Amino acid sequence: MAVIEVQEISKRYGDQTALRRVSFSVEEGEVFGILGPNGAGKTTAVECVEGLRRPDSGAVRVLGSDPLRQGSKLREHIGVQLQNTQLPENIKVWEALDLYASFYARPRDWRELLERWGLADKRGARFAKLSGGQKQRLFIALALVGNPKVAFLDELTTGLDPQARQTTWDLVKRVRAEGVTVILVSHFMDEVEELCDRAAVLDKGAVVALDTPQGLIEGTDAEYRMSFRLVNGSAAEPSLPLESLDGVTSVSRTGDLVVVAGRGDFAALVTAHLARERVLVRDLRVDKRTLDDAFIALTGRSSDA
Ligand SMILES: Nc1ncnc2c1ncn2[C@@H]1O[C@H](COP(=O)(O)OP(=O)(O)OP(=O)(O)O)[C@@H](O)[C@H]1O
Repeated sequence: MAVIEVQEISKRYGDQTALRRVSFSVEEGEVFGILGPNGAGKTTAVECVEGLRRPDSGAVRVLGSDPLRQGSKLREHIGVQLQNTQLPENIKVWEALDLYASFYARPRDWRELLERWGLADKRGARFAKLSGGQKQRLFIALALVGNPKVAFLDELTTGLDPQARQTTWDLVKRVRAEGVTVILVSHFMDEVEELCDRAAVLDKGAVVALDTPQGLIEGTDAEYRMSFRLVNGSAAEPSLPLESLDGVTSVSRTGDLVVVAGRGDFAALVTAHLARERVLVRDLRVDKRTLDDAFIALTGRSSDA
């Protein structure tokens, strides 16, 4: 069942077009990523889904309701991750959870959330005294305290060290395992690969791709690289220049090291060619294609730009 349906929404701010006929739907229990470079329209799209902004045209349904007209009913089933500035510095961890729980008719037991999110010993600590990772876990706990069907998580692990990121990812996987549908806005391609079932890539206000992370990687003709070293004494140079093989875009040689870049199945063609020509190589490496490469191919920009 589609929990969120977005049909051809468009939005302009003055003469600035933020969204151009954006469509996507999110199935129950999915972790759905929204990616895109700065200014691509991610926040605007998510705010339209949350009922905080009115699209100029198009339609949004969340759990079968219109988030603008039936917002108060919907808010009972939606959890939104706050940003750093949105909690008073002096509020204690338990007070924040207790306060947010009071907004909902059927909240979760926040004591259990404290345990689960590793914040039990910080129960009486003031917000300002928490580490970055603890603050982030509190924000996610606050997004879940109302027992929502849909949770919106935004820039989940910005500023966290690798260990705190991993902890946060593990917790999000547990949230998914409970069947909560998650919308995840992210700049981090590794995070999207790790957590999302599917993701929409926005660029200049339009959806330029929508697929599983693996499908996005395979579906874009991103450039990748392979490298190998020529073994001394072997027929050092293949008779056919590698540049002329299908998909190869560049070949560079430094001493015995050869680096070949290309698209599609070029690596298989290069390997087959070397074997045919009996060129002995060692340290053969084909770089894994990543979502980062796909993102650059789709948007022309790096995801951390
Ligand atoms: N209130 C506003 N008034 C005018 N223009 C706006 C407003 N909000 C957003 N925009 C513009 O609309 C476009 C989309 O912005 P949006 O914040 O949705 O993008 P984003 O993908 O979330 O960007 P970021 O990753 O930088 O947060 C941008 O060009 C932005 O400058």
